[in-house]
Amino acid sequence: MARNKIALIGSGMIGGTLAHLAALKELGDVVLFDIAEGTPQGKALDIAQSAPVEGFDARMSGANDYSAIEGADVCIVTAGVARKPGMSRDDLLGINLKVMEQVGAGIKKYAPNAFVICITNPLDAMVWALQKFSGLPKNKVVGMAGVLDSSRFCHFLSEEFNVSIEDVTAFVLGGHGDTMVPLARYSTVAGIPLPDLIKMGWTTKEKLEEIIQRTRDGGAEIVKLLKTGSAYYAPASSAILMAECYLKDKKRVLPCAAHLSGQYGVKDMYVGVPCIIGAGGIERVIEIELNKSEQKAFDKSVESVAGLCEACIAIAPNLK
Ligand SMILES: NC(=O)c1ccc[n+]([C@@H]2O[C@H](COP(=O)([O-])OP(=O)(O)OC[C@H]3O[C@@H](n4cnc5c(N)ncnc54)[C@H](O)[C@@H]3O)[C@@H](O)[C@H]2O)c1
Ligand SMILES: O=C(O)C[C@H](O)C(=O)O
Repeated sequence: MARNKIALIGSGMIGGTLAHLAALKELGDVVLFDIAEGTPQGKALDIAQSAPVEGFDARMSGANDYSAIEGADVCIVTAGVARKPGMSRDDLLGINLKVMEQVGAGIKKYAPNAFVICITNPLDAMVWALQKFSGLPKNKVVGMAGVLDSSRFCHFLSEEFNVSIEDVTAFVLGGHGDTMVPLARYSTVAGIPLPDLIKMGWTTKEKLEEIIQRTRDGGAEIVKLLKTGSAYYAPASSAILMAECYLKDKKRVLPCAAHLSGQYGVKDMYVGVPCIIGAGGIERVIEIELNKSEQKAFDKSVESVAGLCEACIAIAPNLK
């Protein structure tokens, strides 16, 4: 059987990390694409030269022409700009929307059968626009954010409880912004929901609130430390997990920005919800029960994503 083909649209900090991870995991042959001449070619060559040491079989190549992504099974999109300290993700909307238009056209022409994972910010609006610009089926275009936000929540929880990361599960839903919704009731240590752990005296309500806020601010905390850009190791790991679930038909349940057509009362928008990812792409959106305060927080988050989609339409009326 021929190897899968993975196209990485954008070869910056996340793009390079994605390429390395995809190669190490032998997910397939990798094509790095970017408008910056030399960057995708240089990263491809560098990673290829690690193959003899790491022992992976994957062809690595770099390109500045969309024809190189022809027939890709998976496209992961990081093209665009990242924020710097003092900026919000939403400040990137105007510039990255134009990038999504170009990327959408490239994917439509050369990789119409691919599973497309968008990472570019502001995530929920960009994946929504990318699906419309590309015209690909809605179940084959998805946004990565929930896996990352949930992973950050898990990390902070494992530190608080001093337990293995393997015993922590967490779910963060909603838009990938300040209004994201970390769900304490659906997050657990060894299957024990967080509210029960408070009752058991393992932590306090106040400490848990602090962790939830740190999760919401997780991206900004790293931007402030790095000063020149945003997080890339954990975002790349998160998107590779999603690609792997598709390519290996794993049917894992992951929080992803998925197209909603009535689920959770939301129509024609992408918002973070639990999904099953398998060979069919987004095979199912899982509608979990939300209590009053969770629903209120989710609705607020959806409202903020809706505002960003409106801002996209104001720039590109053809998105309507
Ligand atoms: N969804 C998430 O959870 C999440 C997490 C981290 C970062 N991000 C976002 O991902 C994006 C990429 O982050 P990064 O750290 O890799 O940034 P980066 O600046 O290192 O890389 C972006 C790359 O895109 C390329 N590019 C710009 N315009 C392009 C175009 N029209 N066509 C093709 N390539 C183009 C640039 O040349 C650059 O190499 C940013 O928008 C960032 O905010 C999202
Ligand atoms: O915070 C950012 O700008 C990047 C990304 O969305 C993140 O959460 O790390």
